Amino acid sequence: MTGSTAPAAAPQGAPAPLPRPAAPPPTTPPADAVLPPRAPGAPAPGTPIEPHYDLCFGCGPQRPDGLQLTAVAGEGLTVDARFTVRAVHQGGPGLAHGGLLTTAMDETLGTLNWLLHAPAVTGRLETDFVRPVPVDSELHIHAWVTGVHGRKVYSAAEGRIGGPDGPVAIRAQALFIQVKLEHFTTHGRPEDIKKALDDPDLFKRARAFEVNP
Ligand SMILES: CCCCC/C=C\C/C=C\C/C=C\C/C=C\CCCC(=O)SCCNC(=O)CCNC(=O)[C@H](O)C(C)(C)COP(=O)(O)OP(=O)(O)OC[C@H]1O[C@@H](n2cnc3c(N)ncnc32)[C@H](O)[C@@H]1OP(=O)(O)O
Repeated sequence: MTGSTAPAAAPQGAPAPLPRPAAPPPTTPPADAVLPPRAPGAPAPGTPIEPHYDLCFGCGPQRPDGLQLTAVAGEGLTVDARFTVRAVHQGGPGLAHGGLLTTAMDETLGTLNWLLHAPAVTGRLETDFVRPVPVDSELHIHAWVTGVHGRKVYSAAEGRIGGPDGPVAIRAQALFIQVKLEHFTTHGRPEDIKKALDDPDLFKRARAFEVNP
């Protein structure tokens, strides 16, 4: 005997044993993560958070087929968002598509980054679907930062049907990674980047991140 804790070799032809997870899930903040204060200039609690890009599928007002999700800054590092599931969002008959609900969680969780005043992109997003969401439902999503560690922002959210106290339909945990603004000006399709940079409002909002990193 060597004293090793490695699982015994599987009999020939049998599937190999599954490896055990070595670390906590990557969307759970490490013990030394911090909860920073809201950034100076972050939208005050109760204030609507403007869409970050008019053509965004999640929040863009110029996307009639999108979610047109709206968000309001909450207390501390929290956000409350809403969107109404429409017929174009169906997966099963009369039911919201799961991937689309995940998009709503991604969008809401992403909005938390305005409170930290640092641009960030989703690295990992985990979603639990708890109950089906019928078309015409209004989904109320509450999201909060669970910790920040270097460039990594950990967060969680819960979506309820019909109101902030309605039944929970969806839960999510995410890891966002803070990036430089160049992330958005170098990777996308050039004509879209040019259009976005020509929009003085969007440019002003994007610049605010650079002034208050
Ligand atoms: C043109 C005008 C500008 C317009 C925009 C203006 C402002 C926008 C600002 C804010 C937006 C506000 C609201 C937005 C709301 C919602 C939007 C929805 C958000 C999205 O929908 S956004 C799209 C999907 N998203 C992506 O398109 C990302 C693709 N990806 C990459 O672009 C890279 O992959 C990146 C940058 C993620 C990392 O690359 P990198 O080179 O910078 O850093 P690196 O790899 O070193 O990772 C550093 C540490 O994160 C760990 N890490 C990385 N990735 C991980 C993963 N997946 N799982 C677990 N850990 C991960 C590493 O393990 C390391 O950890 P450690 O430090 O401990 O070693």
